Amino acid sequence: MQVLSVTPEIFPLIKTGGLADVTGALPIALAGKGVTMRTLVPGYPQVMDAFKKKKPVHQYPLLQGGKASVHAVQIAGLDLFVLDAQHLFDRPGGPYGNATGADWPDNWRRFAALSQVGGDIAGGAISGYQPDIVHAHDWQSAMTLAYMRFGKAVGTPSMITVHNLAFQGQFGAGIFGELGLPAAAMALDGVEYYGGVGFLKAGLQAAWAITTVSPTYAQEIRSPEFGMGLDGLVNMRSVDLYGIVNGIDTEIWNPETDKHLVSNYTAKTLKARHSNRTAVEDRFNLDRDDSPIVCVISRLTWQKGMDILAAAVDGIVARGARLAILGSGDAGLEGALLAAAARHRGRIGVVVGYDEALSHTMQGGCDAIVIPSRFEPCGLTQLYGLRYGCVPVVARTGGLADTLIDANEAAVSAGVATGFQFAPADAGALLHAIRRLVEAHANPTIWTSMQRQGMKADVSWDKSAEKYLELYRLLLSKRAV
Ligand SMILES: Nc1ncnc2c1ncn2[C@@H]1O[C@H](COP(=O)(O)OP(=O)(O)O[C@H]2O[C@H](CO)[C@@H](O)[C@H](O)[C@H]2O)[C@@H](O)[C@H]1O
Repeated sequence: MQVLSVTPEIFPLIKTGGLADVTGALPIALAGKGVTMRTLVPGYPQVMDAFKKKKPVHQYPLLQGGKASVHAVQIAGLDLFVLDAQHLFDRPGGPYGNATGADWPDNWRRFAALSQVGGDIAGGAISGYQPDIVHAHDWQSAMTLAYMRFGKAVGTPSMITVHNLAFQGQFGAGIFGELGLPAAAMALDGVEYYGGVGFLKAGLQAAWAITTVSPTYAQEIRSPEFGMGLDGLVNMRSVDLYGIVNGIDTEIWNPETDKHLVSNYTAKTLKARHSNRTAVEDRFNLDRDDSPIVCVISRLTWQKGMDILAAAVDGIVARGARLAILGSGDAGLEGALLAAAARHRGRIGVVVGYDEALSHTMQGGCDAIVIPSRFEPCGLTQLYGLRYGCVPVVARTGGLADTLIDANEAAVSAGVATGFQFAPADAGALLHAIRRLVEAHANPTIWTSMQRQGMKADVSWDKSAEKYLELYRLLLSKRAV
């Protein structure tokens, strides 16, 4: 089975968040199941620099304002189609904005171009390649499905995975004329959204199947509270809506072999975590003692509940835990957390920035990871935490509700608990969970059992990849009808 994946990010080439982890891991997980997944990705500088032989398999004299070409290459074990369009993607900064983080004003053009090329490939533009299924991710590639539907690939099954419904790609009606879609597409059941153009909306409308990254989030987005204005459409499409929880790459995230750890370990040699813990204490200027170190590895945003954390920091310290925070994002939240670190020297340490290597060391050395998200489609850091014996403390929402077993009395006595859940997502509930954590941590039998239980949990892609495969098969059977 040939599947074309279309994505704005893919690990290890270009990553701003969990989407890249998923699009990078899924092709590898599916390869063993008879699926060949090729991924169309923009030719950002990081991607273009990763391959030498530049021999295009398809060319555009004019694509959204300039010349473009598509290259078929293999990088880091991934089969890629790279869209080389210098006028759109050859820019410094991140994939969506400049070095200061401001969005590029022509993002609609950049991702319409990516999607148009996705639609063209689905329609047979590259000789010798015909995908059986097209799988798009988030608003940046969602329009692929509209280009398919209003173009040549209307009969090819398509799927969109929503990693975060909050990001929708909404633009003014004025851009429609430049998208190269027929006038009929500017309709309620097409790309039109509240009088403008909605990229994610268009994808949700056109997709043969919609998936999101956990069963709980798939239910939540049907409600106004989590639906972000799209709950009506999501409900309309609920027959075709599926929740498939993310896995993680268990080779990259393996405490036994992880090169970013000072000391490797297994569930049987948990004491070896100690030197990683010392490395975290040094890096975050924390006191050396036996109290639990709770870490945060996150974008610093409202979604991730970082304001809830900021409101709870004094209480966390008062309850006897230390905090190691790695993150970047909202300047106000960065400031609040840095101020907390200044107030509580030795008890709270903050590193502002994005540091993949340090995130591994933290999972391998901290006692717990806290994730107070207001909504969380799946969440990956709790899965890394489980695998590393870094016990997750999470708000009970989305994938955070689906992926761990709360340490209530029954679960603890049955020896199945893997973490702490709290609700609602506010400072009071978070502090109550921290108190439970500190108590559990003081009891080595309970704590070690929770760590080991988490490390036993199946967080690999295997089961989830199987579910994607089932869904691909279902879509193919619909095509045959
Ligand atoms: N400062 C920092 N330094 C180093 N690494 C950092 C970091 N900040 C974050 N990361 C890393 O970035 C990734 C974040 O993934 P998440 O799943 O937590 O959230 P994200 O909101 O990006 O993804 C969206 O898509 C994913 C994938 O579907 C869903 O799991 C999620 O719920 C949804 O919001 C993790 O690999 C984490 O370790």
